[in-house]
Amino acid sequence: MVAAPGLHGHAVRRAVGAYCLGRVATVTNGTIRLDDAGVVLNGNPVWQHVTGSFAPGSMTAIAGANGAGKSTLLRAILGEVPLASGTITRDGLRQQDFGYLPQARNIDRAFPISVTDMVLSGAWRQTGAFGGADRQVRLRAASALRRVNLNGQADRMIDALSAGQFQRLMFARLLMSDARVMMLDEPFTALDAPTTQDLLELVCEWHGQGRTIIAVLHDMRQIRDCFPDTVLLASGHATWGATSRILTPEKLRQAYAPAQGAGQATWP
Ligand SMILES: Nc1ncnc2c1ncn2[C@@H]1O[C@H](COP(=O)(O)OP(=O)(O)OP(=O)(O)O)[C@@H](O)[C@H]1O
Repeated sequence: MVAAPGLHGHAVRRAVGAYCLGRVATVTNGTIRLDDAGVVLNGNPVWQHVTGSFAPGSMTAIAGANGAGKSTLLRAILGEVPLASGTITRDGLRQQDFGYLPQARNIDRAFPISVTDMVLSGAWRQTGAFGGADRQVRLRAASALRRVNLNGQADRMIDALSAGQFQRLMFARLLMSDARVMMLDEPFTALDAPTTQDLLELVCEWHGQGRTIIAVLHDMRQIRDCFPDTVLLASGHATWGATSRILTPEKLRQAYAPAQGAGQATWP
């Protein structure tokens, strides 16, 4: 039996178990599918008639001008924003299968918590909201901090970190979630080149492990270099497909022209 790229150990075991028992197997697929989906906020349509799917193990960028509805798309996939029309199906995915990195500006960095406790909070699905972390979870937390080059920072409070160190911490926290789908909202905004490079390598590593990656990005070169698929949001609609087919000069002009001067997008 060959596992689909997004299938992790436990899912494979479940699928194999069902097969061996001779039942009709409900294979844990992992596809996220939007079918004619639309969101209306405060009476204003954000985007409508969005149809497409994120295959398990795919790596997709979400692009578009400021206000095009990129964050709303992530939050709709998470089920945090209700749909006004259409459907989003998450085949075989439970809430704990999603890891989410919100935009840095939406995170309260003044919250009095240490680096270690912040990383450990990423494992709450394993430890429970009030559960203590056992030795194994603490070892994983230390390893996650090493992976993002934050060793030596474990006892500091998070408000003492630089913006780049804080984003490394948020990636370590995501590592702890061990989620099958990693959703990242502008993960590299305002970071220096070495930090961006390190964190982008981690995202590629997750992709190599078969996780599904969905990231809101503003840097077209980054998208072209690393993301095989793109959803481009413009004028309330989505163009979805292979990055080379979506990020054409014409489509980019159409997507960013109305926001000229306000957008942060960069492209070669
Ligand atoms: N909670 C809300 N209530 C009402 N309108 C909202 C809400 N959240 C977002 N919007 C509106 O929905 C639209 C899309 O917002 P969203 O944050 O998804 O855009 P975005 O593409 O992620 O923008 P940016 O690149 O600036 O982060 C905007 O017009 C925004 O004002």
